[in-house]
Amino acid sequence: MSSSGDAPTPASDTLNDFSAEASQARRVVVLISGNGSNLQALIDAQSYDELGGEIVAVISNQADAYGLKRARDAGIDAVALPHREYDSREAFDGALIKVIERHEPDLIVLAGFMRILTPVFVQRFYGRLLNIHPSLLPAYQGLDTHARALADGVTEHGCSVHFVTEELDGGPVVVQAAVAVDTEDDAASLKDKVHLREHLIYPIAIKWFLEGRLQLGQQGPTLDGMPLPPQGLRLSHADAAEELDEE
Ligand SMILES: Nc1nc2c(c(=O)[nH]1)N[C@@H](CN(C=O)c1ccc(C(=O)N[C@@H](CCC(=O)O)C(=O)O)cc1)CN2
Ligand SMILES: NCC(=O)N[C@@H]1O[C@H](COP(=O)([O-])[O-])[C@@H](O)[C@H]1O
Repeated sequence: MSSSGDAPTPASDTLNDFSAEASQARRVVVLISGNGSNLQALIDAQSYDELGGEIVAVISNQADAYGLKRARDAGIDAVALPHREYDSREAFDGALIKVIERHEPDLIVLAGFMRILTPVFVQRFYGRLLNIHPSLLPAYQGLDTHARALADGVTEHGCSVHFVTEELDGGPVVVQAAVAVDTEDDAASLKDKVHLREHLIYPIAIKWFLEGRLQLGQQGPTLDGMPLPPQGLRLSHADAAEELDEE
């Protein structure tokens, strides 16, 4: 009953509460180490309402990472947490967990984050940790993927979005994009080709997660309830463009 003794509080208050909750943006924390071109792609996707949530903080283990400027320029909380200031990987990860938790994220996104995360960290955020890796996993886990692929003479290379697990670059793959390797390609040109595809597929995978369509269950990742194939979905340029148009 309202305070004046008139009719009960209108249902609209309940409706407003519901709509307010529903419209509360999903919160994303992004971890970087360098340039942040993938971060910029996520910031741009958010500005076009194509990310499915809000980047609430960017954290870098390198204080001079240009990606921190990108975050500040976008009005996003930019935090430098230099790993060299910690005595151990475990101590750094412990500090990183505290900074992340202060922002109460629904999803933590690695975007060129160049530190191997400890089991404690991975378990703390298991199932809501995504990474983008510059190869067609399981090929070329680790570093220097473009040079290694060229040295092997591969004709196809690419990038993979995967859930992060304790196994370095071994987590379940969500989506991949491939590029053709031409005879005149060098590591720089191949890196540029792969970057363009990374900037397209990462926002799509993140939006799938934030909308609740992508989940990591006991049996592996599912999209819209359907199990994903071992190397995730292969998204062509056309597929990715269609996915974005549908939104
Ligand atoms: N536990 C996990 N940690 C991380 C994963 C993962 O899948 N599981 N993905 C990586 C991202 N990554 C490639 O995509 C990657 C990053 C860093 C390294 C690495 O060897 N780092 C060295 C330092 C290298 C440097 O500073 O240049 C290190 O941490 O000692 C390999 C792969 C993120 N973490
Ligand atoms: N193993 C991790 C790794 O190599 N990640 C790669 O670092 C680059 C970061 O670029 P960015 O800082 O411009 O986004 C990206 O190509 C990403 O795939």
